[in-house]
Amino acid sequence: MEAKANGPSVNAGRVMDGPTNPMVTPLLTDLYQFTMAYAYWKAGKHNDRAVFDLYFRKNPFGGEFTVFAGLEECIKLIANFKLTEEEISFICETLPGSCEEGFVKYLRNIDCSDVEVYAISEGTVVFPKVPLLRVEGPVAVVQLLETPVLNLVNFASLVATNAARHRLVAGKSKMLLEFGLRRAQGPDGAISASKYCYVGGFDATSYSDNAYGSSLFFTNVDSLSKLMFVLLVSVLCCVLASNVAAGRLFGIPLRGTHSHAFVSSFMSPDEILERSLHRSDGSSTCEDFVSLVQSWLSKIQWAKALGNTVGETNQSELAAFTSYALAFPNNFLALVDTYDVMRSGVPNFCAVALALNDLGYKSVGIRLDSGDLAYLSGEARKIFQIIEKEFGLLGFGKTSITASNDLNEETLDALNKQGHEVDCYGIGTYLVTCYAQAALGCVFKLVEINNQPRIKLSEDVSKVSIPCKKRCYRLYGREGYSLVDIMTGENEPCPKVGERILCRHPFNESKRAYVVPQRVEELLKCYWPGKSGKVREELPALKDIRDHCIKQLEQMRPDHMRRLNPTPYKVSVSAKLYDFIHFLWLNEAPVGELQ
Ligand SMILES: Nc1ncnc2c1ncn2[C@@H]1O[C@H](COP(=O)(O)OP(=O)(O)OP(=O)(O)O)[C@@H](O)[C@H]1O
Ligand SMILES: O=P(O)(O)OC[C@H]1O[C@H](OP(=O)(O)OP(=O)(O)O)[C@H](O)[C@@H]1O
Ligand SMILES: O=C(O)c1cccnc1
Ligand SMILES: [Mg+2]
Repeated sequence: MEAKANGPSVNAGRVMDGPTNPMVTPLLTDLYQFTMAYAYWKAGKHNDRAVFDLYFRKNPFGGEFTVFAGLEECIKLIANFKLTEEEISFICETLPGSCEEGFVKYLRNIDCSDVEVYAISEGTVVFPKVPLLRVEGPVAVVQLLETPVLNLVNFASLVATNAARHRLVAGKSKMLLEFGLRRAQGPDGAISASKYCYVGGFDATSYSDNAYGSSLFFTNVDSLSKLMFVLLVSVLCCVLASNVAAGRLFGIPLRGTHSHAFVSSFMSPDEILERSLHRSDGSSTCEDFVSLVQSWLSKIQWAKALGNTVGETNQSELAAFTSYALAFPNNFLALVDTYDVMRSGVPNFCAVALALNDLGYKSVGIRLDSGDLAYLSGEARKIFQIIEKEFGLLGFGKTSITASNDLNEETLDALNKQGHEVDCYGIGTYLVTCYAQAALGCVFKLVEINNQPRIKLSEDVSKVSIPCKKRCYRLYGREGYSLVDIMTGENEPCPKVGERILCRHPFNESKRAYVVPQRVEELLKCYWPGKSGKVREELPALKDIRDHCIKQLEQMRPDHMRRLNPTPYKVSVSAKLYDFIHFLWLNEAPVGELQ
């Protein structure tokens, strides 16, 4: 492997870009990694062969599953891991005491060409204690990787899990928009949140496509089947965010509406100077779209079916909606809660939508950003259905309703319980800041050095590390669900389909079960082969990671995924590994003496 400082590295004839964030360099580590590297070097230990496991101890958000994310960025860091002369000078100035020239030479030559990384595929549903990454290599180098890889995995996995949890509550058919850029923890927090919410099953990061396609108001059979197709596609592909930079960087589909400022910036329809609008088929031009909207508003106000409930609406809001429709006749969506949702926003939206329909355009829908979202969405839906009937607009009853405003898992759950008519949720603060839990808590622990297994003991059993270079498998049962994850020693035989294997809780003697797997999946794959000559797994495209994640979530047994008191998923070790852990434990723990 040839790696260049601050440039793309070449591995197996392929160039690999560096991490997305240029701040991710070998210096993005804790000082103690460099002081340890120096001390390892002084002790002549720097090239000892070490194996570290990266894992977490507890699933986040009170749940029983986690989505693993951040692997691609880790591999990009590792592929490009090389210190520049400036960085080396800075380290030497920073280290306490003097820095010997030999260490400077050593730093100049380090890279990850002798590091091997085995990892679970990004987007996989994972569980406590099972290594997500196993990093093997010269101890000093791998030690330097500890902090950046933890940084790259912790938030990525936390926010992907948060997104997956929101998706599970919202249901498959809803469109989920990530609106968090303004509230995220800085630019990297925002970009990472957009990327990993997409992985966890979020749709766009703002709107450019109409959820109901462009044939909504046609009535012939051909158009109906087209409508069915578009509806199907919109359900299956409702994948979206509002963060433009994330859209550009990762190809995440972007969607968006407009803000209250846009609505309140208008004073009256007289402000609209350019009033003409071509028909959607270009066949003719309506010279005064503003008047067309006004005439539709009058018809709505006089409509008996609406029980003459629509009085005077806010004209500045109507001006804003009309202007937005003139700018985006194919993507008209209105924020309807600036003045009064039912007395003004919804009737104004309908007037503009009916005028657009006259010219062959189909409107997208409305956004509600305050008030009782269950009640208001239901009331708005009734109006859309009445308008569909009254004015013969096939499909108008299904006009999309987006809801936003401090949404989180609990509010989505409450809306489901009450019944609502929301098609799409825009979620920001609670999603991207992971408000319900600040960090995942992945750790990076030494499990073997120079082929000698190592263990970290703790008063708290859950914090005792599982020693040895391990292999990890997921065992599937008869119903197709995964039953248990099992870790074995590196050289133990792999569990076999149809063959009974004893799975033991790593620390609780009485917890054990026989499993006859119907399918065995090896979890750790080689993503960075170092000098081993092994074949490197390709890094999949983000869309493939997302698809993998969604499939994984769908395949989980529902009781592991429920919000209230979910069943813990079993994570186990082989009988041989169990015995070895406890042998090593007894060996390393000093025997106390009572006085
Ligand atoms: N039907 C509902 N059930 C449960 N929670 C809801 C429902 N409708 C809205 N919410 C939530 O209730 C909260 C209402 O927020 P808040 O009290 O700030 O009022 P608001 O609607 O934003 O009004 P305003 O804009 O006038 O301040 C939001 O978090 C929103 O997501
Ligand atoms: O509520 P969140 O989940 O964070 O989603 C994003 C919010 O950001 C926007 O408004 P903003 O909060 O900036 O202003 P507002 O509260 O006055 O609408 C938008 O209208 C949402 O309400
Ligand atoms: O597009 C939107 O409606 C949007 C985007 C970000 C935050 N709030 C709303
Ligand atoms: Mg707000």
